[in-house]
Amino acid sequence: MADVPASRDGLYTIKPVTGKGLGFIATSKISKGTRILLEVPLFKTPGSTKDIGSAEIIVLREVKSLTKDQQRAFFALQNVQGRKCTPVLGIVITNMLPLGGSNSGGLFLEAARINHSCQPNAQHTWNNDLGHLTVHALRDIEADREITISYMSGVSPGYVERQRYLMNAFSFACACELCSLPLLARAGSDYNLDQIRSIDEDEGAATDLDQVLERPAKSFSQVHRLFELLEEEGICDIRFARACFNAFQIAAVVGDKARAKVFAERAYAARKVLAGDDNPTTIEFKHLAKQPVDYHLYGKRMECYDDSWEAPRGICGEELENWLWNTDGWSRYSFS
Ligand SMILES: C[S@@+](CC[C@H](N)C(=O)[O-])C[C@H]1O[C@@H](n2cnc3c(N)ncnc32)[C@H](O)[C@@H]1O
Repeated sequence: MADVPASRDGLYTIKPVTGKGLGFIATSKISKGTRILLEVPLFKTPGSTKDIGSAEIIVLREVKSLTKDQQRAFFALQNVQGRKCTPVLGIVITNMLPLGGSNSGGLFLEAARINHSCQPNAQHTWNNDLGHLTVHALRDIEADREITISYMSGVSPGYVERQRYLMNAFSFACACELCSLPLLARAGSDYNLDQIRSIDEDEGAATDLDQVLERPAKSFSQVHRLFELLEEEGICDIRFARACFNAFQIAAVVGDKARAKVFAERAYAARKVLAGDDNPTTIEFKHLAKQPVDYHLYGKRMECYDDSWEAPRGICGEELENWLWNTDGWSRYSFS
């Protein structure tokens, strides 16, 4: 196996957190993008949390094959499933983390101690090349602050739906910063999250490839709105990286190299923060930032619209943003 970059020892300690059991606490200031944890699974579990029940025999076999010390550590993990299932399955369901899009999960002794926040300051990602889970800081984390991940990684439901899910699946009422907003602010946030969801998830205009190919300009303006909403909500997790990639994809489809390049660079930077430079998707984005034309859908809607490789020279800040989102030029090709 390739050399695995070490996790940063001493960045956190595991200790009791009021009302949450154990949790991860930063022992010193952790800068945005820092790798906090790199961990191999104790074992992998077939299926997602939803259908793990049917995999009980496999899970039992995995637990039996562990060493005595590993079994001790496994049985010391939290189980909030009560009588809904056997203790072994209860521990797995309470603690397993997803392994990318592979519809399987992993049991990680260390990462299992990280608590949830709906506005997390860290992101967990399965790195298939390394065969390790990584946890990265999404923003600067001050010493003594709790390190949190989202148990609903990549989705944005409103308050009621979040509370219902967390209570059903993990038996706790979330009191994170987002869930503790005053009523009026919470309603505003819920409204934004609902909009984010309709653009970003559920095959919204920005993500549905058929719509992107059919109406790229409309999809592009939807992604623009998505960025505004993500910024308003302070969301910098996987949803931000995905929005950058969606914007790249649309610009690439219409053969707008200059804009595609800027968005690929942003997607790469965002992925690097949350998953590191050795993550397979980050590596792919890094390549696209150099060679946007290598994207398989590049120019699918037409021959090259814009031959320039760079954004207009010397512009930055607001001027750059104005240029980036102004697609008047696309209308020459009757894109809607
Ligand atoms: C994967 S474990 C996390 C580590 C756990 N606190 C422990 O002591 O091992 C998940 C469980 O931690 C608790 N938990 C996680 N996040 C929480 C939060 N934000 N508020 C309260 N409890 C939380 C819940 O009991 C949940 O079922």
